[in-house]
Amino acid sequence: MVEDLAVSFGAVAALSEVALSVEPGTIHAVIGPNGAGKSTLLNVLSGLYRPRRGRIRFGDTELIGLRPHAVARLGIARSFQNVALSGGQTVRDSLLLGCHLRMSAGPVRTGLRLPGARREERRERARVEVVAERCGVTGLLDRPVVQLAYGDRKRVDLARAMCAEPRLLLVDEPVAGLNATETEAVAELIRRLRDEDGVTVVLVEHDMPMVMRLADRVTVLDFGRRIADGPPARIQQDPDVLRAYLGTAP
Ligand SMILES: Nc1ncnc2c1ncn2[C@@H]1O[C@H](COP(=O)(O)OP(=O)(O)OP(=O)(O)O)[C@@H](O)[C@H]1O
Repeated sequence: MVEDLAVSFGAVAALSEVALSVEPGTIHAVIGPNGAGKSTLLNVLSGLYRPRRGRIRFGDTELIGLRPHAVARLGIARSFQNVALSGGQTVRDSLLLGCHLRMSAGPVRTGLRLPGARREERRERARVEVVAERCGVTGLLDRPVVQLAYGDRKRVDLARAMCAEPRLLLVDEPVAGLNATETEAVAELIRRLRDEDGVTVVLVEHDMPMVMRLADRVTVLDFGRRIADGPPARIQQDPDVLRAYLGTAP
């Protein structure tokens, strides 16, 4: 799916010759030490950064050159490392915004409140209820986002991404800062998205036990290069990976 990707910021090569193939319907983790290029990879996949070289195929579509909204319309959604849910709105507003990413009625139709747009809005409101239930945030729907605990915000952000009905979900550090119980709840949710909704997940995460339990396949980056790729059991034994994490000299 991703071939020979290269991204640089001035003299910093954030990604070089990175390749990975994500099987549909799997959880594919991307791990690596700080600054390895994981978030950069997600930013390229979601159309925020345009790489210097490389190819990214999603089905039959080349993603490079597409703007983020065009990528979203193809069925690729992402959740964020630093939850950027805006202040005064309620959880329900935030989730409705997530639905809008795939909305077919344009602002004119919605503004004029034509029948098609009203139907669409009813459909979106129903979808918000279903996703909220699935993500365990139904009780939070009418709360302002600013009042939420950090762990709840993470789940709401995941729910917001799911409202767009993605085929591919890009998840950036979903359990950073969560306690063990909250981590298990998020892990279980991601597992169900794969198993019950057939969503393909690319997961960037530092929590190794979670990654090893959850992922079908793991790609390891270090200094912007791919140093290993394979099933979790093999990755855990890989000498290059151990070196990268332990920081010992080769
Ligand atoms: N917008 C940017 N401008 C300049 N340099 C950047 C930018 N984004 C990332 N970098 C640099 O690119 C490299 C890869 O960063 P990236 O954030 O992708 O790493 P990461 O693996 O996600 O790290 P972390 O685990 O700490 O989130 C780093 O050297 C970083 O400083």
